[in-house]
Amino acid sequence: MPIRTRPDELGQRTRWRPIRQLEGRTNLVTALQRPTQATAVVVPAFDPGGGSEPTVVAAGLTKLFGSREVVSDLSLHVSTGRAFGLLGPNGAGKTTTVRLLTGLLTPTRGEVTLFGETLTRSNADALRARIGVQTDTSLYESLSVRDNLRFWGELHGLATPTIERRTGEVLDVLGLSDRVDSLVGELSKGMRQKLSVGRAVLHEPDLLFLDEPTAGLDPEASADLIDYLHEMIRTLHTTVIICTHQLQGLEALCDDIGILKNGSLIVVGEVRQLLHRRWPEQRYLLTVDGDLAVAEQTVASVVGGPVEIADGNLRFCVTQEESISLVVAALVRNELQIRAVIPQQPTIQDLYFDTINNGTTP
Ligand SMILES: Nc1ncnc2c1ncn2[C@@H]1O[C@H](COP(=O)(O)OP(=O)(O)OP(=O)(O)O)[C@@H](O)[C@H]1O
Repeated sequence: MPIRTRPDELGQRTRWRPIRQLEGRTNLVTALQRPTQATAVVVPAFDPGGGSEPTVVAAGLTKLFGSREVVSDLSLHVSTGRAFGLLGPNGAGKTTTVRLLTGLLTPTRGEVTLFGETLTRSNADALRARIGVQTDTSLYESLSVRDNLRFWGELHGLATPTIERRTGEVLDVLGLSDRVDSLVGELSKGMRQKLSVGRAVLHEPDLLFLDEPTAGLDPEASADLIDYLHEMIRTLHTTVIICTHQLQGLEALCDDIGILKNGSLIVVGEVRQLLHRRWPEQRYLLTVDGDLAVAEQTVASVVGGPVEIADGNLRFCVTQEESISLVVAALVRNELQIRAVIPQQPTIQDLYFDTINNGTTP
C-alpha cells in the first residue's frame, strides 16, 4: 500500500515530498549518509581536476545549424546534488544546450560527460534512463493522467506494480489524485505543468532537467514545487538543471547559475560567489524626511562614492559595515529625519540584467 503524505493538522494542502522519502526506502538512508559533495562549476573553462564529482561535464560544446553557430564553445561542470540555473534571453541557446546535454542533439564540436561516461550514440539510451526531462509539450492530451504516467513508466522499463505505486505517490504529492482519470486535454495549464514535473520524476532520475518548472503555477504551488525540489536534492542527491526566465526568488532554488548570451556562457559559477564578486560592497536603501539633495550630499560626503536617488529613496554602497553609523550620525547632524535604512541583497535578477545589459563578467 502506498505511503501517503500526511496533511498537517491545520488541514493545509499536502506538501510535495520526494517519492523515495514517502516510501522510506533504504536508498534514502544511503543518500542521507553520502557525504555532501563540493561546489559545482567555476569559470567557463573546462577544469577536469575540480575535486568534486560532476554529474554533467560539457567541454567545448559547439552546435551549428547550417552556418549559424547557436552554441559556442560551452564548458561547464554541474556537481552531484546541486541545482544549476541555465539562464539567458529568448534564443540564447538554452534549449539547444539541454538537447546537447541529454544526447538529443549531436554537437558539432566538443563532448558531454554524464555520470562519468562520455555521451555517445551507443550509450545515450542507457544514460538517458537515469535522466528526467520536464517539458510541457509532450503530454498526451487524449490520454488520462494515469495513462500518461503509465506510458512514461513503461518507457522507462518500470514494472506495472511500481508504475501504479509511483502514480499514486506522485499524484498525491502533486495534489492531482482526484484528477487521475481526467484526460490531460481537460486539465488546467497549471495542472499540466505539475503533471509534466511529476512525469519527469516518476522514475526517480539521478539528473533532472526542468524547463520553466514554475510557469503557470499559482504562488502556493510554485513554493511547494521549490520545497519539493529542495527535498529531492537534499535526500536523494538529485542533480537538477533548470532553464527559466522567472528570476525572482531563484536564489531559493539554485546553487549555481550560468548565463547564456548568443550561445556563449558569459557568466557561470556559484550564486553567492558571483554576487559577492560583482557587488563586494554592502548596498543600502535609505528613506529620509527632508531635502533629498541635502541628504544625498551628506551621504556622499561620508561614503565617498555615488549616491543614487530613486523613487524618493537614496541608494548607496559602503565597503565597511561601520560606515553606516557614520552615515546615520551625519544625517542626524543635518537634521534629516531617518525613516528607514535597509540593507539590499543583490539578487540573481540583478546579476542577470547587469550581465545582459552591460556585458560584465564577474
Ligand atoms: N532545429 C533548429 N534549426 C535551426 N535553428 C535552430 C534550431 N533549433 C534552434 N535553433 C536556433 O537556435 C537559437 C537558439 O535557440 P534555443 O531554442 O536554444 O534558444 P532558447 O535560449 O531556448 O530560447 P527561449 O528562451 O526562447 O526558449 C535560435 O536562434 C533558434 O532559432
